Amino acid sequence: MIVLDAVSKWYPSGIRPALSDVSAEIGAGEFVFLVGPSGSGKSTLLRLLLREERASSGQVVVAGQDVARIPDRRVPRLRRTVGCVFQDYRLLPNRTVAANVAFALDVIGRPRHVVRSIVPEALELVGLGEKAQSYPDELSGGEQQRVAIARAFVGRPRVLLADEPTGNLDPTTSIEIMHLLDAIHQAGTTVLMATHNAALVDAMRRRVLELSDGTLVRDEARGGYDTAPVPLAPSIPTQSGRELPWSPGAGGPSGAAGPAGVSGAVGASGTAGASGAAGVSGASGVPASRGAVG
Ligand SMILES: Nc1ncnc2c1ncn2[C@@H]1O[C@H](COP(=O)(O)OP(=O)(O)OP(=O)(O)O)[C@@H](O)[C@H]1O
Repeated sequence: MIVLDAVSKWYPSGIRPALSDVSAEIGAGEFVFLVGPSGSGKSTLLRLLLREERASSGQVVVAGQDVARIPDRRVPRLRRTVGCVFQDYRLLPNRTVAANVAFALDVIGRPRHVVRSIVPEALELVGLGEKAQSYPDELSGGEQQRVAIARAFVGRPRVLLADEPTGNLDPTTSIEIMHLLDAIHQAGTTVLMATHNAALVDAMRRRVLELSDGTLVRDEARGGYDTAPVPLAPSIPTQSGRELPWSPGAGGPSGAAGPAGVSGAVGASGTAGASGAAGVSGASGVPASRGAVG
């Protein structure tokens, strides 16, 4: 679904590349975390996938399209394939929740009657059916992020990119957002999530790509946030240094964890042990704290 082939990116004012010779493939239906210190190149990589920036060298392919070769007039079509959620929500402040979600469909030319029927469905999906006529400043940060997720997902993109989606949220709300993204993944969407949230990455145990100074330094199938660096050469066995408290492969196409034993990893949020309450129970490995989905 996503192919990065020897991708480098220099910003005009940069003294070093923001990305340097990055190669990775992400298959359809995978859930992948993108981690690394501030400035390591995570947002740059996501911007290349959205064609907000172009690679200086190398090739970026999304859903079979060489992103650099897409003519400008067809970039909106790429953005139909790739939904995006940001740390700062990026909602339109003077439009209602429903209008914010509808806007995403309007710009891709969906007919009014379709918009009228699927916007309420999208808001129900994120647990905000009753807030359809509220304005963003009447919502909590977590609710605003739910709206942003509904907006990103309402057009049913094949890929969802999330750039630090829990960065402004408390631990409990972060877990709720994680459940939502996991539910979207379980529905078949490829998800790539850049994050600094170590507790979520450690609890989920999904594939982890780690950048450092623009270089890909780790690609680990069921990694933690800062698992000991794993050499990228496939002949060298993974040494995660941690035991998995459940059977690998249980609970999802990318080897998602079952809830048992994982809850402790995010127990600091105070929601450990509540697994199973939401419609995505057992899928994410993160304790469910509110029945937002299903
Ligand atoms: N528009 C830009 N112009 C010039 N340099 C930029 C630009 N955007 C990012 N950079 C530089 O590119 C490098 C990678 O930045 P990027 O925002 O991709 O990192 P990041 O890993 O997403 O960081 P954070 O976790 O803080 O969001 C940094 O050195 C940054 O200063």
